[in-house]
Amino acid sequence: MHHFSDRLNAAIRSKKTPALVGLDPRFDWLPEEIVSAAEAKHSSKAEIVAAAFEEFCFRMIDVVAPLVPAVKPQAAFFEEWGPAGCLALQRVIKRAREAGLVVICDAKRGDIGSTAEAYARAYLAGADPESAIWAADCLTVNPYLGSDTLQPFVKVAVERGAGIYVLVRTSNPGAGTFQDRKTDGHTLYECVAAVVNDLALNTTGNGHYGAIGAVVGATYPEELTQLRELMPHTPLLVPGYGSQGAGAGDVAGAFDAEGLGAIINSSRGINFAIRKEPYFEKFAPEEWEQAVEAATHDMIADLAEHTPAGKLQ
Ligand SMILES: O=c1ccn([C@@H]2O[C@H](COP(=O)(O)O)[C@@H](O)[C@H]2O)c(=O)[nH]1
Repeated sequence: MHHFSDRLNAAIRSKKTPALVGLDPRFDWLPEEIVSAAEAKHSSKAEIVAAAFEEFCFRMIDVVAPLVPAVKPQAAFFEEWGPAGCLALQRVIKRAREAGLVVICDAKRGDIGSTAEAYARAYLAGADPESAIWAADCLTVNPYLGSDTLQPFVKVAVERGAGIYVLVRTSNPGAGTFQDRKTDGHTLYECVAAVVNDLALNTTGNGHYGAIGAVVGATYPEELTQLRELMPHTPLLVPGYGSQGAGAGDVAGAFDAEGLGAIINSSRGINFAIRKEPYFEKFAPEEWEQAVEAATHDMIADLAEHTPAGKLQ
């Protein structure tokens, strides 16, 4: 099974949840034992941070791999630390795939067509992990340069059994600044959604969903429900649950009647569960992995109880 959405949906069905764990390591919040071990082995700050990120993400992967279908490493946190960080990102992606997880690299790439193809070849490995340096199953893509610049990503994704998620309606407070601008009665995000759904329709595999997906924020539940209807063949990646304030009720409209069609991301809320209640009270700092496990179970249960994803259980 090489098609991206077919693989993702098989993973969602097998884990019985659309919960997606973001891997967003932040040095100041890492467990003390991981930081000291990295400091004992390396001398430069970049190497210390990269080693600590790698260890932290490996251990996150060990905890969440039996529970969720996919992880989403955030490239920015790794890139900040230069070559050492980029190497750590590569190793984290590899480790997650080896653990059987679908890996979505959140790097929000986009450029003129010929350059976009280089980005696509760098990140999209899809079914063959040897075919790209950062060998992810899927990449987030910025459509601002126009629909022609999505084509190289689509081409490489289809060739390699990979996928992309195009930014359509983002979760940040200022998302509407450009995305809500209207031309001929349609908002910019609706125009992008129409292009993305055409691409999805043209790249369906054995199932209903295409290899081309959309990022739609949980923090705008009305738009999320609207976009599920406007983009029936488009798998959705939904950030904003947890730390950005959205709850399960806000993402209920992202799903189809079978409980498929969307994956719901939480990054800080899972990675650093130990820093907040109720996990801070329940677990000692060194039991951070137990806090991660408990927070992941709680998210899965919350989505099962309050959204159509409960049908997967
Ligand atoms: O619209 C968007 C697009 C991407 N993101 C990314 O998702 C995670 C969210 O992290 P939390 O800690 O769960 O808030 C992060 O990597 C963002 O860059 C998004 O939030 N919104």
